[in-house]
Amino acid sequence: MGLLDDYETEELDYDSAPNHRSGYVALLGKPNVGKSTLANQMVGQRLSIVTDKPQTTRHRILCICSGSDYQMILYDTPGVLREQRHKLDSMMMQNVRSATVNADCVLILVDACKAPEKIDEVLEEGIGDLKNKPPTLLIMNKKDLIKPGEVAKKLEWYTKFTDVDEVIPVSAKYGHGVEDVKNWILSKLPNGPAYYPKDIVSEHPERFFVAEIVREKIFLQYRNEIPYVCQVNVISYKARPNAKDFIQVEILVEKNSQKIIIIGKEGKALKLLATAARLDVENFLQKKVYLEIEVKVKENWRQDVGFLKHSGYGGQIGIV
Ligand SMILES: Nc1nc2c(ncn2[C@@H]2O[C@H](COP(=O)(O)OP(=O)(O)OP(=O)(O)O)[C@@H](O)[C@H]2O)c(=O)[nH]1
Repeated sequence: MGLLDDYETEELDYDSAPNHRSGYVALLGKPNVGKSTLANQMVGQRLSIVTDKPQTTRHRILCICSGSDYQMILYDTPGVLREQRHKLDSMMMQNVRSATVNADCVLILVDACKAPEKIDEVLEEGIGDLKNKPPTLLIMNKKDLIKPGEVAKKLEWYTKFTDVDEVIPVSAKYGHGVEDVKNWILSKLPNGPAYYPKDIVSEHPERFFVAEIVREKIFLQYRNEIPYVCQVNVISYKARPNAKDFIQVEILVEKNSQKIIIIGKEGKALKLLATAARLDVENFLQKKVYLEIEVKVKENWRQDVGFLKHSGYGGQIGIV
């Protein structure tokens, strides 16, 4: 699976070949444009959760894409929102900015199905200091959903009316154009060593991905506001060499009425959720687990800055 938990620090094998390239790449864009899908496609593994609902990604997710002579460290970020309704939204935007601070280049995704639009909002919210903007690639994603003639027209529009270095049409879902994106990134990365072992795909701990998988299942199973009022924490993770790992998860919601919906009549909805999450966690970790889920109410958690910081929002990585 390739997580850093599996490695001792002293085993890190820094590759100092003179032609080796490495660096940081930030993926930015409005909600639902396909950032997580592209990050997963580039790494060749599902690390970031993907759903058809906007604002699925809340953290800055580190995904590592390595080849024999390069290492790209990609940051998948939450969708850029100009209107921030909760402290959670503004701290998610801090997660976005923290991804671009040291980026060697930036990928801005737009949805090719939509009418072309200026990307100023994404640039301003995501990068801030536009005078020192790193090399920027605009990716017209979901090109599989429109006709080739339309792709060409929109490509022309974006090339003419946006302040980026290049525009590439892509279908992240089907992998079309992804090699072109990699080649563009490679042309922008400086010479440097590999920062992580080559078979590592992320530095987040296993518990981070467990929480994300549970959150994905909530997005898939519940409607309307419910996925957005849920915070998922892994409160205990006991790895057991000769038995199933034991994982306790809490889902926090803001009101008792939301808790009732999550649990469902006779606990049926929660059982369904726990089963779907367990199967996916087992698939991800490649081992059997016991997954226990409890639902609790924490009023207004989306406005509680101390709690949000503790839960890893606002620029920190991988703490849940
Ligand atoms: N047809 C098609 N669908 C895509 C493509 N890329 C992404 N999608 C779909 O678009 C939806 C959103 O994809 P995500 O990768 O979650 O988008 P995101 O930008 O990370 O979303 P946020 O979490 O809101 O920031 C999902 O239903 C994907 O399957 C593509 O190239 N073609």
